[in-house]
Amino acid sequence: MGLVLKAEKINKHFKKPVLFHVLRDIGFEVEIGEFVTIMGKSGSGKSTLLYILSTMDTDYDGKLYLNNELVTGKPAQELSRIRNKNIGFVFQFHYLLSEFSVLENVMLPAKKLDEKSHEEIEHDAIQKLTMLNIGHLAKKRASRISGGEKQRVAIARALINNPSILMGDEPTGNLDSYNSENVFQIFKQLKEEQGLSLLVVTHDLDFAKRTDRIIEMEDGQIINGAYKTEKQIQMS
Ligand SMILES: Nc1ncnc2c1ncn2[C@@H]1O[C@H](COP(=O)(O)OP(=O)(O)OP(=O)(O)O)[C@@H](O)[C@H]1O
Repeated sequence: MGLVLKAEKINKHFKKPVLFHVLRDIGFEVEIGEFVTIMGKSGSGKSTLLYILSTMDTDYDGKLYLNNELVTGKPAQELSRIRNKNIGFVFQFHYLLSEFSVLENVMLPAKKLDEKSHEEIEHDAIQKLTMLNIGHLAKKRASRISGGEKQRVAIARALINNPSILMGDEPTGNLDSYNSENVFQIFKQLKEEQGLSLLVVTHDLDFAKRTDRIIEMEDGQIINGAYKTEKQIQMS
């Protein structure tokens, strides 16, 4: 199996209010088609790491590879394009544009990429919404749908450019248990049916236990799970 993501010796400091070493020598890999979770106490550095891995934060030492390509050090415009094409992101809060329709929200990242016609993008967006069983919501205003539906729309939006990896920062953190399970099942289905790679920060042990691998963080370091074990390699 090839790698979708590789981090090498990632270090990060915050300089204010006092010098603080938030990430220390972070090294790990995610294989294509793996469903990996990152866990750790509050303040252990999970979100800080995810912002680096998603290429949104470029202020760090070390190297980050996406699909075997070194992305560290690329100019901002190129990085933005790489991110848009390769990474889907789902947050704890959906960040949908409430005045826009569900369909328009899902289409936005593809419009930004500007590689397909309006009709093609609309077709793709309807296909993603249908796949997530929310095709009937396409014309509704984003402000008019439920919390669980909003998170599914956010997932459809994250998938619109057919990314190679879907990243999530507490994607079930704001949902009740029914909708959390729904999101887990969608992620599992994306892995099993489409071979999508997933990397999710979560506090939910029940969610994490059912993924392929848990990466454990403590005080800015990975203390467990950075690489597949022999057993996991044999089982895959
Ligand atoms: N901009 C910043 N300046 C200074 N310190 C920061 C900054 N952002 C985060 N930190 C600190 O870095 C540490 C790691 O924060 P981070 O948000 O990555 O942790 P986390 O593991 O995601 O926590 P949580 O589970 O609560 O979301 C924390 O001690 C936090 O206070």
